[in-house]
This record gives sequence, structure tokens and C-alpha cells, in this order.
Amino acid sequence: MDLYEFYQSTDLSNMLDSRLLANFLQLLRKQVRPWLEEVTNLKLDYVSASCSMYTCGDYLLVHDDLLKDRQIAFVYYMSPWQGVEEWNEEQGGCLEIFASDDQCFPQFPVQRKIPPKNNQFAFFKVGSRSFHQVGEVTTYDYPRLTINGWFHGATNEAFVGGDSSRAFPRLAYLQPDINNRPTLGLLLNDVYLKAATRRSIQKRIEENSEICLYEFFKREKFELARAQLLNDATLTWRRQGPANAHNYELMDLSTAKGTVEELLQLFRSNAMFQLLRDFTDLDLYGVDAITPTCSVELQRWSHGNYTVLGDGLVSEENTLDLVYYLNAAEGAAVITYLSPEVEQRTTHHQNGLDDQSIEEAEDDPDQEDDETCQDDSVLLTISPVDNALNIVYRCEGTTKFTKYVSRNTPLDKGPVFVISCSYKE
Ligand SMILES: O=C(O)CCC(=O)C(=O)O
Ligand SMILES: [Fe+2]
Repeated sequence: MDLYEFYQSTDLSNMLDSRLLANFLQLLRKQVRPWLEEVTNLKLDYVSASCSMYTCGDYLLVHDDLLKDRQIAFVYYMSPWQGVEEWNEEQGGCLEIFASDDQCFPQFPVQRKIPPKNNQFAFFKVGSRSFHQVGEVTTYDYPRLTINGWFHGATNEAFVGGDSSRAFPRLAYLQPDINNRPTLGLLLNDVYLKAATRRSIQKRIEENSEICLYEFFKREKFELARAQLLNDATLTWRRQGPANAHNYELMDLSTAKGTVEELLQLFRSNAMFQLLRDFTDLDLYGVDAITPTCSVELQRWSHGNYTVLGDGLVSEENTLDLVYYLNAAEGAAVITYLSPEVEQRTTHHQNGLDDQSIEEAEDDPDQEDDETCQDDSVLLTISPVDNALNIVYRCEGTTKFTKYVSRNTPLDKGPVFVISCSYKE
């Protein structure tokens, strides 16, 4: 759900009815494998392969292919159409290779792009630095077709080493800022200041763990903040990596001014902690609040941005999350919360059938199709609405991601801004 969108066939060894595909598999086994062994000096025991098709808007985000005994990844490209034997930059769909830092985190910008080309083979060694992605296909004219897979051998040393030292960086939590005393009455929609509204919000969050408060700030405050975010060139933005965790821009909060600063300060103020205590009955304020803390981010979302699931994103504690949208656009910066019980990683990179797992998988009733499995794990999806504050009480072990923003998503009014906060008792 988080990592990719494209069509994938079953393993070629299950499609032997197709003579051409059966022949191709034989070619991989009998000719490519011994040749690769000679070229690489690696012992390669068997091959797994499937067919992939990416149509306009499809992509595969950053990953390393590292799993068990995968040694060499291969991709065979087909683009047999006259005049489009080799794809150009505008058509998208490049195999994009990342360089990594000393902790093996892949870095922006992409180091190398390999466009699809008819009858082209690509190979790379799978290891702790083999980060790559398939750039979004942006042409409606032709699909990106490949036969791709892995040559397997001994257990990959990098896989044994594990990637525990590579957990994603975690959010920084700060105490409420006591120096700021914003007047809620100047910023918030009056309705949210009423005791009766607060009580019904609390009841709703108790029952549902979430609520969406429409028109949260006064309309004029919202409009000022949106205009400033879109037009103020003195606000500084930096891209937030590592590439295998996320790709969106974060505002340097020290450059905030005017209404944007006013809103950001509000989220860190005692007044906000108190309001959230009233909304939720959590110990965020008052005598029972020992060390309440929060993290605040202002994110900017454009085409090609995403977050993907990873260890560092699993919540270790219960938190209260706030998500506030400005300049919202349908389908951009959509956030999905997932439950901890269901196995999350249902990508072909982990489940990918290979010659050896097929027999086991065939009779396994737990081997549901991905869609079913994924739908069960979705707890909540937050869709962007202007000036709406989403409040989510999130339990330990849940995880979340913000869906890749494909180029098919209209962003005529500019990027989408998200104030994303998280509070802890
Ligand atoms: O199609 C490509 O160029 C790469 C595909 C890939 O990385 C994968 O399927 O794991
Ligand atoms: Fe891959």
C-alpha cells in the first residue's frame, strides 16, 4: 500500500503454459545464470522471475531488494513499439539508483537514471546499499513492461547483518512553550471554545479515537496563513530524507513569521495542551500532567512526495496526533493509519514467490491476496480538507504513512501544507 503501485504476474515457473515465457525462464536458467556466475564470481543456484507492468501513475518507491538469499537483481525491459524503443525523461519509468551515506541510508538526489529500453538487461548486486526505485510512469501511450527477478545463492551476508542500526530517525518531542500565551479566542473558531462543544468532542474521541474538526481556525486566520505559505519566499524548506523513509519538505520553523508563526506557536503552547486535555481527558495539562511533550512539523507536499512504512514509524507509546491541512487538494497528502496486529509488509519484495517457496505457498490458507490483507489492517484514512483539524488518538504499535502523490493528482493551486503534531502525556 505504501511502497508501490503496479501490476505483477505470478512467478514465471507457474506460467509454463506460455511457451515464450517458459523459454525465457530456460534462457535465464541455462544461459544467463552461468554467464553471470562467471562475470561476478558468485555462486548462483536458482532464479526467480515475474512480469511487471507499470501504467501511467504507477511507481515503485525506494527499497534495497535485500531478502534471504537474493544475490543479483535483474530487469529485462521490453518496449517493442516503433519510435519508442528507448524511453525519454518525459515518459518517466526510469530505474533510479541511489547512493547511500555512511549509515547505509539512501540519499537524495538520485545518483543514476536508467530509462527503459527495448531488449535491455540491467543487473545489480543486492546488498545493504542497493537502494533503487522505479520512477513514476508519466506517459499514457505505452506501458512499462519488464521481466524481472533475482538470481539466488547463499544467504546474503547483508541480510544476516540485519538493518537494526538503520532504524529511521524519530521525531523530537519538546515541552510546552511557556513563554507563549496565545489568546485562543483570537485564533479559533468560537464554537470550539464552548464547554458544550468540548464535551461532545471528548465523548466522540472516547468512542471513536478520532474526530475531524471543520473550520478549526477563524477563516481569516486560515486564509492569511495559506497565502503566506504559498507566497512568502523567506520561509525556508528542506527536503526530509532518508529516501527510503520519506520524501517531502519540512519548514525550518525558525523562519516562520506572521500568521504562520502564530499558528505554529499555538500548537506548542500551554493553551493548546489545555484545550487538548479538555478534548480528550488525557493528562496533557494540570496537576496530573507530569511531563507532557509535543512535536510539531510543517510539511509541504508536491508531486512525487511520500512516506513509507518502517521501524522508526511504529509508535512506541500512545500519542495524540493532530493533522491540519492548508491548501488541501483531493488525493494529496492522504494519511493512512494501520493496526499493529496485521503483518504490514505485504510487498512482493518480502512475499515474492520464488522457486522454493511456491510449493509451501500454494496450500497455505493464510496466503490471502494482498488487497484483502491490506484492507483489514487499515484503521483510518485522513483525507485533506482545508482548515480542518484531525485529531487521532493513536495506540502503541500502530503505524502510519502518507501516500505517494502521483502526477495524476491535480495540484493546480500549488502544494498542500500539513501541520503535523504529536502529543504525549
Ligand atoms: O523494473 C525495474 O527497473 C526495477 C524493479 C525492481 O526494483 C523490483 O521489482 O524490485
Ligand atoms: Fe527492486
